[in-house]
Amino acid sequence: MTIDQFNFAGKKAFVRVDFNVPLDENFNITDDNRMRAALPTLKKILADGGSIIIGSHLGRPKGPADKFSLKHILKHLSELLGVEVQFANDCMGEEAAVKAAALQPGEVLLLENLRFYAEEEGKPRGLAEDATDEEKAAAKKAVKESQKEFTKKLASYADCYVNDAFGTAHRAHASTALIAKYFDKDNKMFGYLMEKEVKAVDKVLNDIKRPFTAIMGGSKVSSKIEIIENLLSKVDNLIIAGGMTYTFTKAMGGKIGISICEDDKLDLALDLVAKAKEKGVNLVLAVDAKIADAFSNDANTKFCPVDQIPDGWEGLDIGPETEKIFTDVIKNSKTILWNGPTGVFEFENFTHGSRAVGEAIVEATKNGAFSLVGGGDSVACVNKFGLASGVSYVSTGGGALLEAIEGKVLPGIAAINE
Ligand SMILES: Nc1ncnc2c1ncn2[C@@H]1O[C@H](COP(=O)(O)OP(=O)(O)OP(=O)(O)O)[C@@H](O)[C@H]1O
Ligand SMILES: O=C(O)[C@H](O)COP(=O)(O)O
Repeated sequence: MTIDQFNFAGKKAFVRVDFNVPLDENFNITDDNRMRAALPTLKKILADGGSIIIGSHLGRPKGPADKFSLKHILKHLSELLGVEVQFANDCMGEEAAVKAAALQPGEVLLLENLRFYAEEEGKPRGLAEDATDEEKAAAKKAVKESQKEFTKKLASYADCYVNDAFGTAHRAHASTALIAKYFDKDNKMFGYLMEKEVKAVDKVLNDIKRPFTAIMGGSKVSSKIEIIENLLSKVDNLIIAGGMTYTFTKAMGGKIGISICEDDKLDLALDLVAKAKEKGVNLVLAVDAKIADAFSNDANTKFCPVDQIPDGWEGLDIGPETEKIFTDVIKNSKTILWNGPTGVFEFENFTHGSRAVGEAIVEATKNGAFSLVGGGDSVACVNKFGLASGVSYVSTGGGALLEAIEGKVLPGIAAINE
């Protein structure tokens, strides 16, 4: 069933979206891309004469917490949709059920953060640090049991289920995967965003024009090891940027001062260098860095070779030589995947590298390359630099996009297809 074939007139749809958007300290949304991206699906349902129960998570709460409340996005959602969206303070309980049951065609109900319940993720919470293996197993069993009730309850609010949460499709959670089995095959479907994202990934995986270059940046090697390893069998060039750089530099014997580094991943970094060589992949590493004497926008700065960073200094962006090397590779590519900034782009004085990478991607795209940008911070970069329209596809997925590119079957997608 595709969303275009379905007529929502008189139906209540449970729509799982990924409204896990960044908020500032005053709870203002700093990037509403994920909300805008879900609008076509929500508007189609309303235009058909259906009503909507929206489910989402926000952040990684370990229980109810004001900081993670979806009430912070309610006003903006109403503005975007042009409809006064109702809110249920608890995604379970009487209020949610009553409000869902009373929904009239054209009305929308936003449920409170699904992750306020451990059942959404299906992982036990609040276990004592010294819990025994038996206690852990019992807690896991208990949450899996109550997860069934939780999922059934969510499903009971609606006649049909629409999954438009591509950003969360790599999580096998109650509302992203398990819930699908409570709807028959004619009443569950992907939303427009999900369809678009899957097409973009397919284009990269099945229609690779070469050279294929991936730019992997961000802060930690540990969060991207698997994808880096898997990408080695797909790409021609793999650019390592951002904070990850220094784990590689240190592993190869360089001096990195106080730059961010994962000391327990040094062997792994060397292993990746060897694997790239074995597979004939051009692993492109930084040669110089913009260094600072403090983790601050106002720190003193200078450029230096990436392996000769003085004590007390840290690399917060790539240097000009590296920028030239990276952008030359990018401009000569025909398929480009960008995940993770080249530096601490949140500080104005360290945005240069990320901007240059973004601009090179736009130039390559103008010359016929297919470019895909994903990951919260890389998307924030292209938006910040006004480059989004020059990129072939800007994904709402971070981890989900990477797992899809790795060729993994995402639980949120499998659940509908099964
Ligand atoms: N040299 C550096 N030192 C410290 N932090 C860095 C450095 N370079 C980049 N970063 C930080 O890395 C963070 C981005 O990393 P991250 O891996 O989260 O990227 P992403 O694009 O959001 O991808 P994803 O959403 O998949 O995690 C930014 O907050 C940035 O400041
Ligand atoms: O931001 C994301 O990548 C998604 O919303 C998933 O969030 P999670 O990594 O906390 O599951």
